[in-house]
Amino acid sequence: MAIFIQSINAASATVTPGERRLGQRLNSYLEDDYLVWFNVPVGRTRRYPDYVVLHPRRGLLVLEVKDWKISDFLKFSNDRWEVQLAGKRQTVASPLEQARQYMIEIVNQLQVDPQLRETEGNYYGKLVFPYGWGVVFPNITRKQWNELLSEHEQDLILPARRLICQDEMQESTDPMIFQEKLWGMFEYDFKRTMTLPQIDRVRWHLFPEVRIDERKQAELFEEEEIAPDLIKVLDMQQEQLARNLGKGHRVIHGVAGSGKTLILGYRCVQLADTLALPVLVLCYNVSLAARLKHFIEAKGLSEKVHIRSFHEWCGEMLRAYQAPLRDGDGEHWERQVESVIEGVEIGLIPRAQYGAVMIDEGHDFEPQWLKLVVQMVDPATDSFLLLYDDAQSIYRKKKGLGFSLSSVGVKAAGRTTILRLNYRNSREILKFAYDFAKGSFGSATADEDHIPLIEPESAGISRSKPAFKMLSRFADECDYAIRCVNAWRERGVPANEIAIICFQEWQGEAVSAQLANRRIAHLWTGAPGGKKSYDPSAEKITVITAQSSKGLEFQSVIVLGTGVLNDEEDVTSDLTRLLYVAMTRAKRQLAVSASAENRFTRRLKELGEVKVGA
Ligand SMILES: Nc1ncnc2c1ncn2[C@@H]1O[C@H](COP(=O)(O)OP(=O)(O)OP(=O)(O)O)[C@@H](O)[C@H]1O
Repeated sequence: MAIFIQSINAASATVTPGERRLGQRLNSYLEDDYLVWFNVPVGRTRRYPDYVVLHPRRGLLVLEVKDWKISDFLKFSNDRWEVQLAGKRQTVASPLEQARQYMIEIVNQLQVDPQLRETEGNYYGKLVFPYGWGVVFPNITRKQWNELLSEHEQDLILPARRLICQDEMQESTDPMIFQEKLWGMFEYDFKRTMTLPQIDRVRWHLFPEVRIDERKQAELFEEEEIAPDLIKVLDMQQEQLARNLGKGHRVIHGVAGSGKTLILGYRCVQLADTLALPVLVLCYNVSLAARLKHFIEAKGLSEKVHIRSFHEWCGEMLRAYQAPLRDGDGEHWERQVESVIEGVEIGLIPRAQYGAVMIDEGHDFEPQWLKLVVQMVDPATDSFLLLYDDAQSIYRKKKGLGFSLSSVGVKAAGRTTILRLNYRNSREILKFAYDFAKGSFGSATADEDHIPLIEPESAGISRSKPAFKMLSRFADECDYAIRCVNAWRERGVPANEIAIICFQEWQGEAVSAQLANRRIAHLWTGAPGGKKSYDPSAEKITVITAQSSKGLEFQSVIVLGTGVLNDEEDVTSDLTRLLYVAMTRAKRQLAVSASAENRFTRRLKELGEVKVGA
């Protein structure tokens, strides 16, 4: 079964019956190494071929589908045809010419890339894989077409080998015959197979939206003329998720660093373009909300996409609708949440305010919060996306979500995707963090609402092993952190790519004071307003608590103060997960330190590269 990058159902508003029928055949008659895009803008000029098919051995094919009937044709010339459409005589571009033009554009763009063109021999400068184009008439039989035009006329207007007719794409058609029809549309057969990097490069050129810029995700959608030697693109599963923007609820359960936030960013951009009502993105963590806000601001989408921490949004709802704050002994933020829930129940705060609602780091949400925000989606779109990773749930006592998604109104059944590949961390960092924490992950029951905790698979490159350093006092840990920072800076790591992660406020204050003494520019997010002012591009070292570091990432990270963590039985599992979160923020270098011993440091010592001396 071919891999459809964009589900035809997701595009149901625009898809014609003939396009749908062809989609069904491509889906079932092609093997699973075929990739198929339907009605996706291609290349620099962003034109929309009906289908683009890519196969590692066969090459690249563009198909143009026309739902015309035989009686619709009036007159032909090479590139302009006269047809009767909706009762009107119209001159249209020949569909074959249309498909050919798309392909010429694609080839011109791909040939610029030295890694996609021949470097020697007769085909010097040409693409390293074959390509073709053709037309599909799902409502015209071959017999009808042959009766309309002689063989000679067909050769001039639309050669037989470039056309698939109704009777050649039936459910009963032999799949091999259907495939042969497609292969007949190619110019050449190269008897070679495209490599995975070549396929990724083709996707990089054709679909700029799948590009990932490691330095600056905000530039994700910018066009570039010259492809760098090493490119990064969304993987197929991520691209499928990102493109399927259809109605309904979706749940993405992804391991740390599997691109959940990346997909969310992509969806925001797409949805902002298509929805009349604003998009709401919620997360628990204020610093993550600040990171996402920068991304959305850089896209100029702040009006259409509202990024808020959950509690910030609750406060906003109460103010906007002048709903009263509940009295009581609870914390202010707890009473705010209860007041919003009550306000919605009594109709003071309207439901369905947003065209889409997306929740990042959903594992930190209480069931009643989810129940509340699900109601905020416009039923006409019903577009709700929940992203979560149980392994990172640090605010709740229970392992796993601890409640069923259906009980809070999230329709997850059959709509949950699991992302297992971790792209963020080096292999060594991921192994270190996972080996440290796996005993605490436990397992949830697997059913349509509960997905068992999953072991991440590494897609990262190999780097040095994380270091563990035991020191005698916390002040020495601060000195060690500053030595790491200086060493990383000397090796060219930008200040905004370095974080010092601690667990308690006093630790953050202490290390922040040391950095200030040495005039090292930094942001201590625990200072008043610090979390909100987090800017991933500001040239400052980030000092942050592990709790606030969720959803963020840095090239080099030092985790301080692990020795003071409470290691009593009932909190061990929560704190292990917290340490897992802190350690998986590091992309390339990770150092962990302690100045007192506990069960965590004993384990870290076993796993890490132990550094001795001051
Ligand atoms: N297909 C990919 N190829 C290369 N890099 C990728 C790919 N997908 C994601 N990444 C990179 O992996 C890193 C992690 O992505 P992201 O922050 O979206 O993950 P996440 O699932 O939200 O993580 P967490 O839950 O741990 O915060 C980012 O630097 C992102 O650019």
